Amino acid sequence: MSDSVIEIRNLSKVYRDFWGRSKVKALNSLSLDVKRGEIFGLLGPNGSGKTTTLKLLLGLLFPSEGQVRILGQPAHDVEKNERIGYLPEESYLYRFLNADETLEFYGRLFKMSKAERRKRSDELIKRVGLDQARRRQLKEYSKGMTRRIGLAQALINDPELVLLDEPTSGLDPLGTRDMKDMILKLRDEGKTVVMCSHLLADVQDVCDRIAILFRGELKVIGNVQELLSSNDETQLLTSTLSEEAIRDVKETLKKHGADVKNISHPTSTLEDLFLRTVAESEARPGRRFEPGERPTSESA
Ligand SMILES: Nc1ncnc2c1ncn2[C@@H]1O[C@H](COP(=O)(O)OP(=O)(O)OP(=O)(O)O)[C@@H](O)[C@H]1O
Repeated sequence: MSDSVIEIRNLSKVYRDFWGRSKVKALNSLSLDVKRGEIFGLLGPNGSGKTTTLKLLLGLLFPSEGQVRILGQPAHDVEKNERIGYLPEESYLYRFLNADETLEFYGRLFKMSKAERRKRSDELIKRVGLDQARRRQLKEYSKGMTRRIGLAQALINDPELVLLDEPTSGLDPLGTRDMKDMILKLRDEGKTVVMCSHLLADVQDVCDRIAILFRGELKVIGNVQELLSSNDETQLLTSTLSEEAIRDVKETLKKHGADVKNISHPTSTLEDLFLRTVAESEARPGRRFEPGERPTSESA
């Protein structure tokens, strides 16, 4: 079995107007592979061709040039879509159905048996955290809840490959953390995930490899850690050091010819602080923090 779930070769897409005249070259000779079991991030500014790429993968658009193979089949072979899950940027869900009815509807589209539909819907509704809201119509859902039911819908057929267009857009930090955990869990289950996003911190947190597109062309591709690590610098992290210890360390480093650029306390992220504050507030409802005080990881 090939190691690549997606093989894109010299793919170009030109959108044409009503008269067949070329309007926009959305993709220009794109070549890349996505390997089985990885989380792959497709990045790029607005209009760089990310959604076009996803649509070409699903066979919803025809390429102007080039080839796409996905799960070993040509992209235009619609049968392969039974093994793919897709979360579009805007969920096209029926506003008057509730969560159970929505998944029932999509389960039927995939010709799942009644028992299978029930079991899978129940599992997915719990997994995406909508158990309490499963009987409410989707028109009453918040943005975050809509994204969650969108993900459940994308997973109804237990797909091998999951395509996610902006999975964390519109989510608050807690919802974002849950969504990222759900994406990581998909990888643990052996699924391959391709996601497009503008939220670079989210991409950095979950993706193994990324590609950056610019005006339809591939500019950068590689392993996230490798792309971000700077090999001409070394970072040491220790428990707190005394002034004297810092002086000694500096002396030692100088002896080895090192240019000490920065010695400071590491900072965490705003996401960490936000999540710890919410966890602490839930655990101890009356607790208030003084100006400048913050919840420690132990208290959260
Ligand atoms: N149906 C269409 N007809 C004509 N041009 C289109 C069509 N769909 C997309 N385009 C154009 O193709 C280019 C790539 O669009 P695409 O939606 O793939 O970009 P994107 O990277 O997903 O953007 P965003 O980040 O805004 O979602 C843009 O210039 C866009 O205007």
